[in-house]
Amino acid sequence: MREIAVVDGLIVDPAEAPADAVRVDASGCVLLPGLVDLHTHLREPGREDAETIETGSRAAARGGWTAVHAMANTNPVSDTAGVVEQVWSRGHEIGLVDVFPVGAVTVGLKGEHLSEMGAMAHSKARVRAFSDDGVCVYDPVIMRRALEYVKTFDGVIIQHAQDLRLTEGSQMHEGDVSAELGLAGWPAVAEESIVVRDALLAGHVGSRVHIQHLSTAGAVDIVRWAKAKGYDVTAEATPHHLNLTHEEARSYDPRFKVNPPLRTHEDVQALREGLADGTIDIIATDHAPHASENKDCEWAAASFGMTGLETAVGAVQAAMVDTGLMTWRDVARVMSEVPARIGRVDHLHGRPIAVGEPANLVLVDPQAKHTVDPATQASRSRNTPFAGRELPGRAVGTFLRGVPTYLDPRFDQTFEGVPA
Ligand SMILES: NC(=O)N[C@@H](CC(=O)O)C(=O)O
Ligand SMILES: [Zn+2]
Ligand SMILES: [Zn+2]
Repeated sequence: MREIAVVDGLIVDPAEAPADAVRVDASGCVLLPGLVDLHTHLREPGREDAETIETGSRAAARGGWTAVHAMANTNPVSDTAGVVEQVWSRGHEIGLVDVFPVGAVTVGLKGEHLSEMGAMAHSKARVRAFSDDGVCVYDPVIMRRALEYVKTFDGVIIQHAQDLRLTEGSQMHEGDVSAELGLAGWPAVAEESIVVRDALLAGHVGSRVHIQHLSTAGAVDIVRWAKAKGYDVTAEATPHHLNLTHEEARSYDPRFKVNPPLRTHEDVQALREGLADGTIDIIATDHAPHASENKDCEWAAASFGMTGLETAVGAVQAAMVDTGLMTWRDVARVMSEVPARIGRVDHLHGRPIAVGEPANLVLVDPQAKHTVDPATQASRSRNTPFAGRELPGRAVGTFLRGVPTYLDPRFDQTFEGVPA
């Protein structure tokens, strides 16, 4: 039981709270620093039918996030200062979550020419994280040059590790289930070979690389080895890869089609262990909304990707907290503090809950067991893999610089008449 007070967006000593302060009784809840997603797809500009910066911001606030890094695979691609500034400004205008645009590594995500990373870094969007996510930066010379370039302004290259040749036409994890279902396989080695190459390149250049959506036991081993070597490699796991396996593909339901694919039970175990022992640094959602026309179709024709912002807390609780592998304190580290540090937004987010710090906070109710219903979500897309499943808890109140951006109806009385 603990009390904190917030005045003008900052955490203050409760003794200094004004007498008429709004009081929130959050008994039974856990207070965490506002969550920071290093991997979100907001789809604006270009696919506003799937998500917009506004609907994605609302989904983020509902999920407990106060900051998201918006991936560059939009149309136009976020590969210039102009586009990243537009995304940043729109996020700021909506004001529900801080939107930090990720810049593309290569022009148009084509993998051929480096984008103007310096111009994006020095724009008002202050970009530090660069990724061609959706596709792998495949050419090792381009990757090397990108690592050298971002070093000059303390940036990070975020890699979608997928060997393009080994995964041509791939539909799901290559294993016994793909063989049975007759779907083309995406082998673990296609991920692992790129992870090891980029760890070596980061070590060689002395720069930072971050590996997205780690999905195989072998990739966890490689990251563990790279860290022991002293290479500046960080990695993320998604809530879906921590909970689901390739067995889901038996339903032929495209909601389970994702890149990289859901893998085996052993891989899920290795990801959980890797996260618990610090090999995997953070959890990132890879929230990938898709319009129904791209998901309500046969498996082979469907797009890769699943939504995640609104289910992350419950899914992480199920995989990591309720299993005894992590405490809520650890969750604050992997979902807020470290992602903020990797994205170099740790002067604003992922701060300690202490006097003088910005009040970016989330209340989590670990007893708020609920069945996931996509129809009640804020995201414009419905492609959650957890639909119809029970999750043990969720975010019930999110505060961005002291302002509530999402509040569970249980707090309606509390905040009555208070402008949000
Ligand atoms: N994860 C996915 O399956 N899809 C992502 C791209 C990506 O993260 O690689 C998307 O943009 O839809
Ligand atoms: Zn990706
Ligand atoms: Zn992604």
